[in-house]
Amino acid sequence: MANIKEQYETAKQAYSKWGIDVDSVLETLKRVPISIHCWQGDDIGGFEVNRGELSGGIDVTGDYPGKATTPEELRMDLEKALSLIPGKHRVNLHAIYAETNGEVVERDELEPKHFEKWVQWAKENRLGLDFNPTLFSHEKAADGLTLSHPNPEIRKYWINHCIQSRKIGEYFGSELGTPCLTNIWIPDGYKDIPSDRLTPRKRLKDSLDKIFAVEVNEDHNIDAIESKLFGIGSESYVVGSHEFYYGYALRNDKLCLIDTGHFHPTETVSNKISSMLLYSDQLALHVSRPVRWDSDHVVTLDDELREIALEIVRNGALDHVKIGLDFFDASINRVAAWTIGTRNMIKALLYALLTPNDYLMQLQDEGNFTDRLALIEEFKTYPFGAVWDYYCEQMDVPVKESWLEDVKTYEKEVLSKR
Ligand SMILES: C[C@H](O)[C@H](O)[C@@H](O)C(=O)CO
Ligand SMILES: [Mn+2]
Repeated sequence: MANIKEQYETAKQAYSKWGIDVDSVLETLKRVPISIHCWQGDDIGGFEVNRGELSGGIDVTGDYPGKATTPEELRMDLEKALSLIPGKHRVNLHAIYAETNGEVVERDELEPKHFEKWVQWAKENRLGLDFNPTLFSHEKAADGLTLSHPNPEIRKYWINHCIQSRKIGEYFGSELGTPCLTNIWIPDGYKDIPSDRLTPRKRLKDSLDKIFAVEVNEDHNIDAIESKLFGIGSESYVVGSHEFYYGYALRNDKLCLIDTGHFHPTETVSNKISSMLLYSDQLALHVSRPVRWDSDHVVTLDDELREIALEIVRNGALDHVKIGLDFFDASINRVAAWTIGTRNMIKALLYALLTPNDYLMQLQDEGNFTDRLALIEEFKTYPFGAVWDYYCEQMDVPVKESWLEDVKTYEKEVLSKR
């Protein structure tokens, strides 16, 4: 489309006045993988033979028709979404997405072979895979406690599940030639005021020590731990708090995974990235959109998303922050949800790359806060959209909202027939 190219050329000139080389910005953007969570496609159901109800203090609301009910459907839906998203990305799996040929396989007995089809599919689609043990939606997590459980047998079960998960991560990494991020999130906590905060944390620390004592090849598997402030049913106390995991990660050389929905409503993750990167070389994100609580709404291009992207870009941290997504909305078309949220994450990174960050930093050091504010605001209406459209065209994905037609056709021809 000539128009898109013309508008791109005009935009390039506007940005080049500020020393921004838009062509090289797009080269940089192409190389940033986003880890797309598979669980948006089936409302975190998974494919276990003895599937449990969703638990762990998280909730998916809505009953939009057409959710994936088999691994084949989920992969097909992911392929559709990926065809609408510019760039080469990763897919993030949970243990409940194992394929066990109709057999009940306990989570502590899961093995790489149960994920062979996912690996085959990832190879065919040139995707990296990330992984998560699933410590919820299970009878052994029915009271909301897992790795910090007072019962050593229950702790042992979940410890073994996490060890097996790291081996599955190692398998993903070695097969696909790109390390797998294996992230542990547990729901453990209490609804009401605890009478002892320390003992469950001691038990969690001990469980993590046992999990990480088993060696896996770090070239293939990278361990992360995800904190949380509260969940449904754990409003008063969560064992794996931010302080707990931050301390553990620093001392044990693990990655902290920061979920944007896991903090107080006015507490921003964008303000944590620079501090955390002073002390760790790498950190990981679950980008989500909390609306009043950890509601996991689809990510929009809001101020906080742009600020997160700015923090990553202006601090030269694109290779230090592993960007993953974590939202689940069952009230809209699920393929559209993936597409909207992932395109927004990429748009935010593009926006940040098209910002004269060095100059704005210089203005701050000079105490020139007038120019700083004026330029930050003016750049919001620079022709960023023209660059985005050109990028989509170059990457062979639909430009502007035209992807919505693809999703509607897919809904009519595929999803509505489920
Ligand atoms: C399904 C995910 O693992 C889960 O959402 C977790 O990452 C989380 O954020 C829990 O609130
Ligand atoms: Mn998360």
